[in-house]
Amino acid sequence: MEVLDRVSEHIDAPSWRVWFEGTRPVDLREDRLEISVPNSFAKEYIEGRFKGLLEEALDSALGAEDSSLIVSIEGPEARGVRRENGRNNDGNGGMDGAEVVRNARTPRPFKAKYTFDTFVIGAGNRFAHAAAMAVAETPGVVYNPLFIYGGVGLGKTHLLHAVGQYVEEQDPTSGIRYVTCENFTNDFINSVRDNAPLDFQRRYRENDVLLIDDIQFLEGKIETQEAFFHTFNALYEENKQIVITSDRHPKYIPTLEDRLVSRFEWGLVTDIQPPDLETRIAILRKKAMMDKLEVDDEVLTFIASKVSTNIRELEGALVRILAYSSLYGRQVSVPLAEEVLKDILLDAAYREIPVELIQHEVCRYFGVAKADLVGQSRSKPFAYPRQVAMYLCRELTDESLPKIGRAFGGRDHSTVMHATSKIANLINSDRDVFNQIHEITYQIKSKR
Ligand SMILES: Nc1ncnc2c1ncn2[C@@H]1O[C@H](COP(=O)(O)OP(=O)(O)OP(=O)(O)O)[C@@H](O)[C@H]1O
Repeated sequence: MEVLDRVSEHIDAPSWRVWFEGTRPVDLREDRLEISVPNSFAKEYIEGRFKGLLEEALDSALGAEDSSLIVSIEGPEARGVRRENGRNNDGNGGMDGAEVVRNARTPRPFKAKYTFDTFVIGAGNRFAHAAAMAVAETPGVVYNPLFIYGGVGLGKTHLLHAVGQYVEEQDPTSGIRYVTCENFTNDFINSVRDNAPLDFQRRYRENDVLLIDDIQFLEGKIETQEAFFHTFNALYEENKQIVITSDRHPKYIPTLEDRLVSRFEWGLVTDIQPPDLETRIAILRKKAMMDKLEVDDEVLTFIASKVSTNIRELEGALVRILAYSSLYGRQVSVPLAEEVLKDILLDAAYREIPVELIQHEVCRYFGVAKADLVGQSRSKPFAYPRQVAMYLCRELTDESLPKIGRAFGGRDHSTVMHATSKIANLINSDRDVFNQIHEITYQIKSKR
């Protein structure tokens, strides 16, 4: 048992469960250990993959140099019950042996650290997290498909991997396929090139859970969209879970066919918003803890206050500071962090967008005078552009609500809040508004 315990430290939990759970020591004589496994698949697999590891562990447990391991079969198969049509009657839950091999051998592309446990929940991602957790617990039952969208580096891939790893933990035999949209496209193109449509279909349709990352790259790929449409239908009809991520709402992926957009909306479409300061600090704390690093809260707060829109950059900033501190043998502190992040901070200052520029571009776009934009008239031709401008000030600058209010003729902060939420809602429901905002933002950014 000690040998098995030692070996378990080197094997990931799901593989361990599949291959070793039914294993037990039978006999130990001199330097020779016999273990029994429930069927021939397990025997072949353990002998092929883990024998060296087991013998090493045995050497060290026995203080021997050349111990040997014998794997025998115990159970119905050993008593002569044959496998019929590939089914094995080994008491292994009726599981198809080939299926076990297929699932356990498929290399999992999941990042071990992208789990639900390491995902920090905040206001911006609470709903997406809860939905992802719900589908992971009962795939194909609650939200199907689950469509998660949001900006760069906000944790979409993390959640997708977390779903995959959770399902796998619960049921290692479950057929889970994770692909990026790019891989899906390449697979499809290769299947056409190799004239092997059935292989492609099998690969994607014989899954219990299909996780597909960055679906926005289907944009403009008519044939791949067609292939995806059929894959989707086949899985959906079988109640297989589909989880999709994208950098934007399906409605705003140009050239995505309407029938796909509407299918995505059959399930749950939910977004991830950039994390607030508290969440950013919590993410840094968690990262420091996971990497067993001690960093003052003051430093974490400093980093979190400077890097706000992308969690990948947030983590990158911490890593950079720590690397610098260890390379130069200097204590991690706020001044050191300032020094290391100088270029990021400069870049941010450079990119800072003044309120006046936003006002100017909004006026130009809607053909209204600045005096009317910041004036008191509440008539629609002025009120709507004003609300758009306020929304953009919230989105593109770090200015506070009262400060934005003041820049718009001394309005109250609650007026700015109302304008911001109204436009944010419209963006999600009205394609014209979305396009307008997109266009104006582009104009503003191109002036920087
Ligand atoms: N809520 C969170 N808690 C902890 N870590 C997070 C969280 N959100 C994101 N991260 C981390 O931030 C990094 C970027 O996340 P991820 O790659 O999932 O983003 P993404 O939204 O898929 O980005 P992209 O649009 O570039 O594909 C990862 O290291 C991830 O673990």
